Amino acid sequence: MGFRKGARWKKKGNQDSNKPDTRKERDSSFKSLVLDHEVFKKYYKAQNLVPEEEFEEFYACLKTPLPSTFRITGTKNNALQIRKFIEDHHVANMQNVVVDGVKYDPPNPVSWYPDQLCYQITCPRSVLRNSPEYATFQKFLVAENETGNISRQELVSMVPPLLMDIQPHQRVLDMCAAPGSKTGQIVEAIHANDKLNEMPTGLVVANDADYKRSQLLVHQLKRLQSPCFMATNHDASHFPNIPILEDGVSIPWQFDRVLCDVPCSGDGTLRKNPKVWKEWSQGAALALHSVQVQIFLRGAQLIKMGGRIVYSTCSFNPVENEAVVAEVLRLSNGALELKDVSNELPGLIRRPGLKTWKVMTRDGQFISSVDEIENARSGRKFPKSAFPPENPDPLHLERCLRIYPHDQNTGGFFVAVFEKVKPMTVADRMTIAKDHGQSLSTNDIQAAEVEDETLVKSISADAGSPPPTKVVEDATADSTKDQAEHTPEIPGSDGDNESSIPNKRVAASTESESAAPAKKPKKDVDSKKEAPFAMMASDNPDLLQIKSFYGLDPAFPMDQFLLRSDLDTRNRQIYFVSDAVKSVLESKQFNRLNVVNTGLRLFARQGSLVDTAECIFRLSSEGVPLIHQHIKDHRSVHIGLDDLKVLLVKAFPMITEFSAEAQSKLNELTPGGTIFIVDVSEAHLPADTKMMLPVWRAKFSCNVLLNKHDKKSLCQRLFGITPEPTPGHIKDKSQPPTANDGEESTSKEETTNTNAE
Ligand SMILES: C[S@@+](CC[C@H](N)C(=O)[O-])C[C@H]1O[C@@H](n2cnc3c(N)ncnc32)[C@H](O)[C@@H]1O
Repeated sequence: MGFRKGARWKKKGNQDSNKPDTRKERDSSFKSLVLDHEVFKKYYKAQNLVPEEEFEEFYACLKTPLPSTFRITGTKNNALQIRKFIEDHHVANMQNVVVDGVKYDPPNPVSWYPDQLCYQITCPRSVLRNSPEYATFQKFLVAENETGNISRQELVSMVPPLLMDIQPHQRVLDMCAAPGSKTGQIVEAIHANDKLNEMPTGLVVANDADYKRSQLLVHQLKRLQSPCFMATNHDASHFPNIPILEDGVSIPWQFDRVLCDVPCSGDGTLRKNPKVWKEWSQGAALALHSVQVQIFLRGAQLIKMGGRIVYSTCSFNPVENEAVVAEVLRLSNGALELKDVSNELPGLIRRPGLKTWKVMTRDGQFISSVDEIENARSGRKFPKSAFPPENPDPLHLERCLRIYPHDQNTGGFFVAVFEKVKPMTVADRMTIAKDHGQSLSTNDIQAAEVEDETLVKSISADAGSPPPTKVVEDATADSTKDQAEHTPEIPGSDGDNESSIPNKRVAASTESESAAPAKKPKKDVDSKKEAPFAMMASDNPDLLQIKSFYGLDPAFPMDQFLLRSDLDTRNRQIYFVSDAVKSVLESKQFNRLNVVNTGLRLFARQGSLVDTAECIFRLSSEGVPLIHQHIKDHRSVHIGLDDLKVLLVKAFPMITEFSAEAQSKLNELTPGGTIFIVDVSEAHLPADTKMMLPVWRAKFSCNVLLNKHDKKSLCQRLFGITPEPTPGHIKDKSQPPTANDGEESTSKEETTNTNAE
């Protein structure tokens, strides 16, 4: 396991008007808000979500704050070690936590989470502050979140990816992915069985219609350092067909797994976002229903035969849940089958999906079909498919999963799992033909696209033209009106890491029952292409220089390197992609895809003052975990904590300041990029944890190639010391000439110390 840059545990500033910033604010939100809603209560009582006598228990639970949860990330082996460390060093010490005379439980592993790699913390915030045992644990969590070993996520939000049954190296599409908590799980599942020296294969396309949120997604996913990851920016209901070459045949791309975690009204998050109490209305679900159908239907088109597609919301509302499921099952004409997953995730308490429900008008009347609406004009504004099907039995809606807060002290969620059992699109038929050695013509491919588009477009036709959706802009995020128009957004982005999420939401359209369909998305969203993504020729002179200097394994796939910046070689950063990502980048119609980000940065050209180095490319911190397995040991230096302290605390430590062993190894090395492998077992980190850091070995000194923030945080965490500042005259000269190709500012902050000698 490598050292990984982490998302911040603590959110900086409240950038989301819908989410309390910290738990403290959330606690005070609970105190200051009225946690009650007459219409909500009437609405859900009538839906028979739970037996009548149980409703008060369900309702009362919604008024209580949500416990926090975290999951252990990374490969299974690594994750199991961290779990053991938590049990031995923390849980063991927290058996008798008593604050103000009350005894509190230690963090509990969640029984249904595979390998119990997820914990729930039920004690209140005051205990976290006032118990030394919990305070120590909290510190550990903050540190491990930063290194990416754990991830804070709402418990129920972890369910959909677990039910996707993702196998390593598959192709997966996450249609509405930002801010990326579920994408994180998907990427981890793709890499679950990664072995040393094995090249990661597979593809995870994480899409979001909101450009700013897709940037956030990229930021969150960076810590997972996957060459299989690609972020795109499209309206998911019109996600493009991209022809990919497979076994010499060009076929529209299809995925082994698809997740449709659609925008929703979000009342399942009431315990986390108490403001939803104030803003809830029966119109919100109706306003989103058609978009949800469109997104899910497009996902169904893009799933392979035999593939699994999961539909989920963080809403209790049948209009956004079973109604959407029933409509897509109808439109798929038997191609999709709702799966019985009652044997999966044993221990997770779930209730069956509803077979019937009621739709509520603006004035609080319940209606069971469009025919009951007297006023023909308003009748047009209810999507027909929001009403229960006349004959629900063959659909098996009971196979949907409803997760209720009072069952296991969680948030609320809805999940439904499907398999494509019959061909649905021309793409499906093409794949079948290809597998039987036949091929289809270009005309067939075009026909496939027209067919797909027509079906998706037809969805909102019977719902009439939508009313303007009221969008409440986030007070602090500078999301633009423009974007709001394109994105029918979401009160409930569930379970997110406590990250800064620029958010806006469709307020329950109090305008009405008129709040029928959500605003019809434009064919595509405004988005930017980040950079010209260009694969490098395997005999590119820069690559040959790298290969020889670092002693790259002869089997290393030299044809999977990517350039994302312009062709100014001084700024050149070199990325690596999986074979599956490469096949997308090489598609003849790649330009139809709005790619926000892809590729794992492995190398970056050092500043211009490195005449003495044989290879002017340094290693990047995110690329080290992958590349270290494939380079010769002669560019690695093994050090202990004392040497690490020198490396982190000093601005540009001289080689003579390191231990005798480290000096001896460093003296064998020519100037250039190298990896320091640190044994951190003494630092109370999980045993066998190896921290790998990229270092520039200059003529007389060394410099760790971490950005300022990561260096400071690591130094403080391990040694409780703030690193010496880089002297101004060195900092200025040592900056690589603008090495920023659209990424975060990390590369700008990575200093070289070639002139520190
Ligand atoms: C419930 S959130 C997704 C949460 C995410 N899956 C996670 O686990 O972190 C819904 C997301 O859908 C996006 N969205 C809304 N309308 C969309 C559309 N038409 N196409 C694609 N994404 C859309 C929103 O920007 C939002 O990020």
